[in-house]
Amino acid sequence: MNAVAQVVPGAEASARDGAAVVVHGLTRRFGDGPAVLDHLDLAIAPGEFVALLGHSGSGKSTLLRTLAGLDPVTDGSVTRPREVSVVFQESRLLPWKRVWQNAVLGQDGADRRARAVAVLEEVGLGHRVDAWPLTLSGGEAQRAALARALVREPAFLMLDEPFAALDALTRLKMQRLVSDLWIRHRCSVLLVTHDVDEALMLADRAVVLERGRIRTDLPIPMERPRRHADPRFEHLRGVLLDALGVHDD
Ligand SMILES: Nc1ncnc2c1ncn2[C@@H]1O[C@H](COP(=O)(O)OP(=O)(O)OP(=O)(O)O)[C@@H](O)[C@H]1O
Repeated sequence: MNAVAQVVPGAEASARDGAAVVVHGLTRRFGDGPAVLDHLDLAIAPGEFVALLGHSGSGKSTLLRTLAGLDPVTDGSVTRPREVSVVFQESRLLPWKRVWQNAVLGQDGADRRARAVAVLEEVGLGHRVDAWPLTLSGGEAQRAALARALVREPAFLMLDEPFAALDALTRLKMQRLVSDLWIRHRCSVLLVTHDVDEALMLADRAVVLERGRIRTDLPIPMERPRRHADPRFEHLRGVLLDALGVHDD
């Protein structure tokens, strides 16, 4: 492929179309295999929360890794803000550094600890700043990962199934936390999830990927905080399950 194939971080490029993130004609192949991302177009507005759903192998993680600049593109282009953070399913904390040191990893300045404490308090980990990562529960470790992501004040936050490994109750608490943090920080968010209810609780839009293409792009026009009991929730759940080819009758 000799067409334009690039990831352009930087506010100037992102200003195009008024969107924070613009994906245009994005195609990704591994070797001679089929296109895992197939001429994909997607725009995310500043401060918009987008959930990305799709069956296993539909290309969600590949898209996220490409947006993060961790994977090259085969064809097409991506423009996005310079300041991005990613949270993965596993916390990826360094076990030989304390929680606060993990939170400000790669950052300098005399106020590092103070900044770490502030953001750890924000995610509800103020009592564990000096703990070692291996002593944290799964939920606490993901809180620390969120703190490390937020301390960089990203304009674009990517979350790759961040709560998939947590028990159902902890997951609900973490969803509430992410919702609160997003309302406070108002960065653009792309959340990869298999959980339709999680998408409906959190996102402004749910995008369903199928074989590397967008099959459905569904606005979620519900005010927050959202309730599972809301009749609109039931309706949108049905639409999304249909888009995923899952029928709940
Ligand atoms: N490094 C790689 N080399 C070859 N093929 C790959 C590589 N990474 C991903 N793929 C393939 O690309 C396709 C999409 O993978 P991807 O991980 O993006 O899917 P996904 O939607 O995130 O799946 P899951 O929900 O299971 O995480 C899959 O068929 C996968 O096998």
